[in-house]
Amino acid sequence: MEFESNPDSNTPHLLLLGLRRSGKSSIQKVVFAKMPPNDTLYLGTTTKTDARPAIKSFIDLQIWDCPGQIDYLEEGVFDAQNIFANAGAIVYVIDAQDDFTDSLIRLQSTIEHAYKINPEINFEILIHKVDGLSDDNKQGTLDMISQQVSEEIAEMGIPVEPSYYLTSIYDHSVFEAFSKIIQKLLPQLGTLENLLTAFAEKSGIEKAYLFDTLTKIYIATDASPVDMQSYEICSDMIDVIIDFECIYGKRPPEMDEAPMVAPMQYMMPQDDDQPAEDGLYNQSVVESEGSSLIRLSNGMVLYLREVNRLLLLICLLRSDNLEKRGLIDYNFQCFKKAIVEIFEVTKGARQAHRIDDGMARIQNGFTDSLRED
Ligand SMILES: Nc1nc2c(ncn2[C@@H]2O[C@H](COP(=O)(O)OP(=O)(O)OP(=O)(O)O)[C@@H](O)[C@H]2O)c(=O)[nH]1
Repeated sequence: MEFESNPDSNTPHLLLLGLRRSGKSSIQKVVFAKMPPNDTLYLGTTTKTDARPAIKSFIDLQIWDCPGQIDYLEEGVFDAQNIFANAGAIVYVIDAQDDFTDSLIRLQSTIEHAYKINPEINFEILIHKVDGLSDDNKQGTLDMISQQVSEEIAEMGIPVEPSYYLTSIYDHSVFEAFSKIIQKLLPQLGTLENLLTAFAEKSGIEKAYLFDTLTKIYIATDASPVDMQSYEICSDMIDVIIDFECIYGKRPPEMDEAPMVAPMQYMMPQDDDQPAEDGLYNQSVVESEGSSLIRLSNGMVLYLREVNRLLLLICLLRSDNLEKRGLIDYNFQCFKKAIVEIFEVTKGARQAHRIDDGMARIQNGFTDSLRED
């Protein structure tokens, strides 16, 4: 198999598979290379597998975009043994706007083949391009596909349980799907979730997301339920901050201690009758140590803290709870320390019990009150 870029088949990877024009390259480019969705209209057919890093920060993972025109199950075309053996997941893309009969046949043989080589592999099925479907039709298509795939798997007699996602490159759905897909491959996920839950509980935070800055994929969140709206608004905040940095540039290091007040603000409309623009006014504060605050008109606040240049913590909290800012910042420092420890320990020793021991210690360090002195 020929590669366009520099793959390392020993590195864990995600395989993007599916028929021609199903949207594989578009997904790879929009999620991992920041391509505007409309530009994917001009993408040509992929002829060589394109392997690029998913997230450069700390997850050693590559996304391999495989050409839809080749039969990768045919002997001699694709080094299936090697490629499936090291793949963490197969992300199979089905074009929901097209007849998917052939795609499901290909999916069935892919599952059978890949499972024989690597029973640990995750099967993630993207029912893609759903922007062209009505809400009823979306659910109907998902039910139809999942039922058919389950029946085929039952006939094969293998214990595979694929996950299904309704996706489109024109909204947040594809980012949310990849967040969940990548989280399943993170050995540190449980530890990160516990840490975020403890941090949020002690600091009076409603919802906390740990984002990869480059891709807007969230690596982990606290235990409270994820609703699409909170995810979307937190992820939009990253765009606001990046746009802001692009317009005003980064501050010189000597300015690090000085808070910078930017002529920019973002507000949610108060009620449905009011046009969104009426609710917009400017007041966003970018502060020292990479932090930022946006007040929403519904009494909530978005609070962003930079863990490092590649990881962001974004919290949604009631504005009253912002009074405990010192407490939040103290707990954030504990959180930041823990993150460094998690990834250093995993990189080095790769021993889960060492992470858990360390995390228990750090979680005990979070506080829900600060002494006056
Ligand atoms: N409406 C809609 N169109 C999409 C979406 N994703 C991709 N497309 C379009 O689908 C077409 C094919 O996309 P590609 O990404 O080239 O498909 P591919 O699977 O990589 O195709 P091959 O390289 O031939 O295997 C392009 O015109 C994209 O703009 C989506 O979410 N919604």
